[in-house]
Amino acid sequence: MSKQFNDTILKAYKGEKTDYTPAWFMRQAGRSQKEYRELKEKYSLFEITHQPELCAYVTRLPVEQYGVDAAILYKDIMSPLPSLGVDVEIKKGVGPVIDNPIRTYQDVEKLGMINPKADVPYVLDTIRLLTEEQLSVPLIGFSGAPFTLASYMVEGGPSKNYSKTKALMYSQPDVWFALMDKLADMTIAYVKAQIDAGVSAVQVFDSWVGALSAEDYRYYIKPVMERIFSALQTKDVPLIVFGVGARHLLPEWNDLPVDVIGLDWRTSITEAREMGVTKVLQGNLDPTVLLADWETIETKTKAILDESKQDNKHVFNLGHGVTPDIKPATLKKLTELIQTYSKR
Ligand SMILES: Cc1c2[nH]c(c1CCC(=O)O)Cc1[nH]c(c(CCC(=O)O)c1C)Cc1[nH]c(c(CCC(=O)O)c1C)Cc1[nH]c(c(C)c1CCC(=O)O)C2
Repeated sequence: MSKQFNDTILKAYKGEKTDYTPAWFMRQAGRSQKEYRELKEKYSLFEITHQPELCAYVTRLPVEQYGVDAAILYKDIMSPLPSLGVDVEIKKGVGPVIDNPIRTYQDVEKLGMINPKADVPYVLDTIRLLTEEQLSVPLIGFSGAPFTLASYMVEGGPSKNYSKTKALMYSQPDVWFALMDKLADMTIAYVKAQIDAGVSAVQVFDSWVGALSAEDYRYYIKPVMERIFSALQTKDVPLIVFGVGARHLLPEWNDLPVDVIGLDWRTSITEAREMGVTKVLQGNLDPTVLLADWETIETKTKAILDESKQDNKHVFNLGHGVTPDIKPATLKKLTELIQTYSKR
């Protein structure tokens, strides 16, 4: 490792004092970067992730360009699904598309299980390459959560209101719980392998679970999330849960055995604290703000950092992912602003 290892973000995730508020950005590796777009002319997302050297390069790009405090492994939440026998393709301009959607008990029974060493050795090789040789900041591993993965598996692709998914959940609870259990087993095995290979923190993306009411979350989802996070407890790998439009679920997430809760931009840090959320918070600048003039970006960023000063239990991020129209220069300037303005 060339530079001294910077573990500020891990301290912040554990609620310890840090010299400044660390930052990284969801979807920091991707289409906003020229180098990435050039690579994508030759390779698909899955082709990149199957080549550890190339995948490590894409993962490192935003760290080198923006100076963020963590890398997030380049792959997709759909990446482990082929190991279960699900044909998934990431279609340009659409998102993940699945030709054999899950609709019956037999469909769930047919799903295989992941054996990370045999099925995704390239993911583990990329992690080792990055953490043993290339990175001077922590690497964040991740998985999709059962509801969010199921939303693609049942709908067959992206969806606005998840009606097929929720209809399955309400009308065939035995099929639903069997599917949740399979996806939980997959998540546990897959994340454990990422931890063994060297990731320092893990984010579980439950991006679309805000579509459920708190009552339904408690019945259909919370037990499986409790099982996942309990199984992933280790002494020193912080666990993060994140979802969009999930303010009504914050009290439920606060009960889970996680270290960190990711906030989208709809709920401020102060509001989350007023709701009784005690975990470390991650977030929550609206990514769209990054399309505005610098003065607006600066004002909004400082306002978030001022709010988090009440307890300093905060890691800066966006409220959702970087979109392709956000300029790399803006992300670099934003990172510098966060790190200097929050200096203590
Ligand atoms: C729901 C979800 C997906 N993927 C992911 C989520 C959860 C986070 C969120 O809520 O956004 C997570 C994800 N996807 C990708 C990463 C890489 C790491 C990073 O954050 O930099 C991560 C963490 C790469 C990707 N995954 C995808 C791309 C863009 C397409 C490409 O470059 O081929 C990237 C860089 C494709 C993808 N994958 C997914 C969608 C909806 C899309 C299409 C939408 C889009 O185009 O942005 C599913």
